[in-house]
Amino acid sequence: MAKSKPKAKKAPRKKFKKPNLKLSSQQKLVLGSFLIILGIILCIAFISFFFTGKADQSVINSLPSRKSETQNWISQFGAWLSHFFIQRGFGIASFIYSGLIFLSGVYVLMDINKAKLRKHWFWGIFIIIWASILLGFFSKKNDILGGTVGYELNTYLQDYIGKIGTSLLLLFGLITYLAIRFKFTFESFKNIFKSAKKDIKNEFSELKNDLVVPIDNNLSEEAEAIKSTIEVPLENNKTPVKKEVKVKADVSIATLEVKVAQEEEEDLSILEMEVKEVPEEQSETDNLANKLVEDFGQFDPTLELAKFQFPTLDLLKKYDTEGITINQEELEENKNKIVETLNNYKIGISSIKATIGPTVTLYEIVPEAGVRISKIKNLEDDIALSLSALGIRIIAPIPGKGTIGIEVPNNNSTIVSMRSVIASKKFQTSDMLLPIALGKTISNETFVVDLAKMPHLLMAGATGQGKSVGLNAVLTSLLYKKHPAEVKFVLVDPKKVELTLFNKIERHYLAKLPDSEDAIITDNTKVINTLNSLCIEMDNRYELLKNALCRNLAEYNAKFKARKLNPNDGHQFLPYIVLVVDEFADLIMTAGKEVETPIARLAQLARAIGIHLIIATQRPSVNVITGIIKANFPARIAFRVTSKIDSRTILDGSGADQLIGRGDMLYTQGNDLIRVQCAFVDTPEVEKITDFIGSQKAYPEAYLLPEYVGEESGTSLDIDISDRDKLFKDAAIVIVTAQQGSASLLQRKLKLGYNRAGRLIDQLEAAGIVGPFEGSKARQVLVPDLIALDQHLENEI
Ligand SMILES: Nc1ncnc2c1ncn2[C@@H]1O[C@H](COP(=O)(O)OP(=O)(O)OP(=O)(O)O)[C@@H](O)[C@H]1O
Repeated sequence: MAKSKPKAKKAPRKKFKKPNLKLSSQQKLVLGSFLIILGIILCIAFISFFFTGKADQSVINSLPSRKSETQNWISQFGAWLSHFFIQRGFGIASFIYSGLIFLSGVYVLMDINKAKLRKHWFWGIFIIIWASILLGFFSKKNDILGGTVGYELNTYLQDYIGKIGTSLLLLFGLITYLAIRFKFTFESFKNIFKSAKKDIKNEFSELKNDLVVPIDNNLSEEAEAIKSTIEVPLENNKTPVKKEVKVKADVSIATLEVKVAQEEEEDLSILEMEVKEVPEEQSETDNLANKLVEDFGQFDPTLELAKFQFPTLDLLKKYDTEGITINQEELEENKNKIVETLNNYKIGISSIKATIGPTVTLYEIVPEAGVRISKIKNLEDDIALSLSALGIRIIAPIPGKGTIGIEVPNNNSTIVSMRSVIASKKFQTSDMLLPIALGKTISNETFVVDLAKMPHLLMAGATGQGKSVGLNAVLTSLLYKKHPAEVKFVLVDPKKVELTLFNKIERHYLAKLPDSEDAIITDNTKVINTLNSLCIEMDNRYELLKNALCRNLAEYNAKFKARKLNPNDGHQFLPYIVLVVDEFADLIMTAGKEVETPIARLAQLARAIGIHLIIATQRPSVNVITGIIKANFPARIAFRVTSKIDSRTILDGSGADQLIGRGDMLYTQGNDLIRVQCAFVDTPEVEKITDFIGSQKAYPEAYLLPEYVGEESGTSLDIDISDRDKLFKDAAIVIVTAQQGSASLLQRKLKLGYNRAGRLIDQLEAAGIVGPFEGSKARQVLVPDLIALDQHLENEI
């Protein structure tokens, strides 16, 4: 069975639920509106303080009493609060407090992400202090501009670092604020200046155009006639002013035509038509589902591990060698060498541009007109020789651009840390189904792909070039993005060492066969059972999808969440399953066809039902990566390989042999090859992540795959009672109750694969419970009811 979580066990656990400190919806409404009102009151009191503050001064200094009269619009409370915040506190900047309190109210009311609110508070207080110090500069003691705090802090700073020092410190504060809060960089400042310059330019040119308009309007009335008259002097006297006049005349003719067309259209639109919206008719199940959703909310698959926390970013390491440094000398040198080499072969270059990536720099050149591209491509080795560098790759031409690319490895390559790619906005905000942050491209952009779209991934590369790191990067990405309820891994690791760390998250993320002890499969014979079991899971899932009238897993799960599928019919939330096979070559060598057939079946059919394969191999030879496998793995990653032939086997072209290793890779998902520097995640980092997840509450056991009974352990047809399948009696009960002798019924009810269900039917036939095979019709059931069945089975013994 796919998932066997006894319900009886769950019930008592609910009783001992810890008290929940979360606010209920009503409490949120009360607290949220309180804060919003408090924010508004503060704001009103503060505004009023500017007009009434002086008058209220005497009241503030005396003890509060009902008799004292204040001018503040919020009376004593307002006078006291504004005195405390503005005069005694931070001056005008205190308005930010009222804003922050108001915002907090909105956040609580609408239940928005609290982490963001904390950020708002942190930066809000920062800017309050900063502004009050700044305004303290211009204020006197007890002034409301910077408040007492602003004034005192300012004089304190001035005593130690003087006026200039304080101003510079304030400037530094502002830069820090802009840089961290709004992600400002030096480039953004430059861009602001540039765009301002552009705007001014545009304004000028618009002004110029405006100047010509009157002439244009005059012309438009008899444009045709005037055009001919203007054209004559133009030919005689080609002054720029006259030229402009001619162009304008043309334009006005064009606008004239458009206007006529518009008028015609208007005529048609006089007759207005009322469009009546017809409400969509809802079927009965929809209504029921809507009611269920109304009563219980959408089904939440993560509920069982509701407190599960995703691993935090600080479990991943920062590296010193991160971040790109531009080595101007190196760039210049390489550029000169490229130009020189090409010149030696009489190839002129009209322009050259460099893009610096983490490990390689891409020089994009535009050759002079008339140069044949194949000529440059043939010079690959010569350019490599002149640059005396390994791993030069020439892309001629770069698809989608009219340029030729020459990739040259950097002298000092930088590490792309897993932390940087996981933290990237692209990954964090991605709405992909199974997002994977693979690394960074040559233009230093984070490269994120969707495993669900691939839909399977083939990874190859010689030993020590970064395959295992690549696999870990894939798994880590999914751990950072997917809840244990949403994805399960089946890990096959013949090397026995690479994936063992993931043992710790067995009960969270791994799937295994019911009778196996370890979730990570290291024994090749067990792989065959697992693969066949996955095929059964696939068949079962297809059956479920068929019954639910869904085309793919995402649709099915959405329907299940909307409570449109009845769990009593066998429906359940289906997690994605990712099968990872390290060292596929080894597997094919020892098990051959037995492995290849189920892998090929899965690769061909499993995409729609959410089973995705990732296969890694050291030896990308044709007898390992066969035609069938290749055809079904359009997405491929090639790390460095030793020969052109290997490169061709993986990528259908050369390139992988020219990589520089250490995570330098080529990715393809069809036609384009993308060079990516794989993100680096070290074993201790993976260990930390698995420890972090492993220490949290888990499911009672790993996700169970369907049981697979190998051919050899199946029962023979001349049935010996003791040889019968374990589920024989259950199957008999199902068949007799339904009075329908069909294997697919057994498959559905007992969640079996086709083969086992077929064998059970044969055994039932041998036991005289169902009749013989009758072609497309279901077999006849020979036992009328369950009592008769009991008697029948007793008589056998
Ligand atoms: N993305 C990367 N960035 C930097 N260094 C890397 C990267 N990937 C791999 N390396 C370096 O290469 C070494 C070998 O990597 P890895 O263990 O992944 O190779 P492999 O292809 O799995 O080898 P094998 O097949 O023998 O297991 C790592 O220990 C690391 O030093």
